[in-house]
Amino acid sequence: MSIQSASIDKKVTVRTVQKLKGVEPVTMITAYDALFAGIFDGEVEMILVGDSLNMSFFAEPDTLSATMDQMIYHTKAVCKGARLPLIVFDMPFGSYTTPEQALENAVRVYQETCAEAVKIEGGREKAHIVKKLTENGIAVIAHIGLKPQSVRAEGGYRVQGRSEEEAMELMEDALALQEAGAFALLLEGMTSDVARRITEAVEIPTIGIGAGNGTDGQVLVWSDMFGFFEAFKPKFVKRYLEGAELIRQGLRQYREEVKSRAFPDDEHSY
Ligand SMILES: Nc1nc(=O)c2c([nH]1)NC[C@@H]1CN(c3ccc(C(=O)N[C@@H](CCC(=O)O)C(=O)O)cc3)CN21
Ligand SMILES: CC(C)C(=O)C(=O)O
Ligand SMILES: [Mg+2]
Repeated sequence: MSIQSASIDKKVTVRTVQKLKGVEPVTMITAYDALFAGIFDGEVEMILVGDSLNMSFFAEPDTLSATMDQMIYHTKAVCKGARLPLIVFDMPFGSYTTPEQALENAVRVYQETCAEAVKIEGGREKAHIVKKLTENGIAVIAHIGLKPQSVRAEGGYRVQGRSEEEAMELMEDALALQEAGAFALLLEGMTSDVARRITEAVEIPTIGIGAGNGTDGQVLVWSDMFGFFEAFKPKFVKRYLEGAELIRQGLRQYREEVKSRAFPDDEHSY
């Protein structure tokens, strides 16, 4: 029933991703270290070094405290682990408030890591920043809809595009960002209908999270999709594995074997 697509055996570039629009959906997953990036290598087209790092692995209530230095450190690790996927650097909160600052930080990303694109959150109001980056040879994914870096200003995480007015605003954002040079759009937390309409209206690929089945690709946070992050489970997360439960089972067996002196046995001793 399910199609087991062949592993990816060629380097994925910005162009590869753009050419997949209308051909087949693009898969993207987050990664934050070399170990997991190595496991994901060749299995997905794109890896996002997300600022979700701060929530999933540092137990912060939101992503706002992630810094450029932290994101660069983790991107370097991902670069060591993954060879084939297009690696995208999630620009942290406060790192792209002006075109000049955004360019300075994005140049740092290109000079210090192997990331091939950066992602910034924002609609039309950020189009001038996308333009500045793309004019200077930096590939940009623009992230619209539910923007986690705006959580404090918005007073929470809220699905966007439920009214026709909001839907029109999102469409205008998408078109303005495409015009500014974004090579792809990330559509987060919006109704499936709006995401589908945007996808049909733009020439660049759209990658969705909590945006339904009509986008050109999907992204999920790996610790969510494999059941390691148990603190919250939004509706859009599908668990493909019960990771935390598997780890606990292994740990319990380890503990039992240590307590009973079954481990280490001769096979694991010198
Ligand atoms: N581990 C993790 N997974 C993520 O998907 C993720 C992060 N962290 N950190 C950055 C942002 C924050 N994200 C979030 C966080 C909460 C909701 C949430 O509470 N959603 C509500 C929808 C409420 C509504 O209907 O308006 C839900 O119940 O699904 C959604 C996305 C997505 N991103
Ligand atoms: C949720 C995704 C799109 C993200 O921005 C992140 O992982 O930080
Ligand atoms: Mg993010």
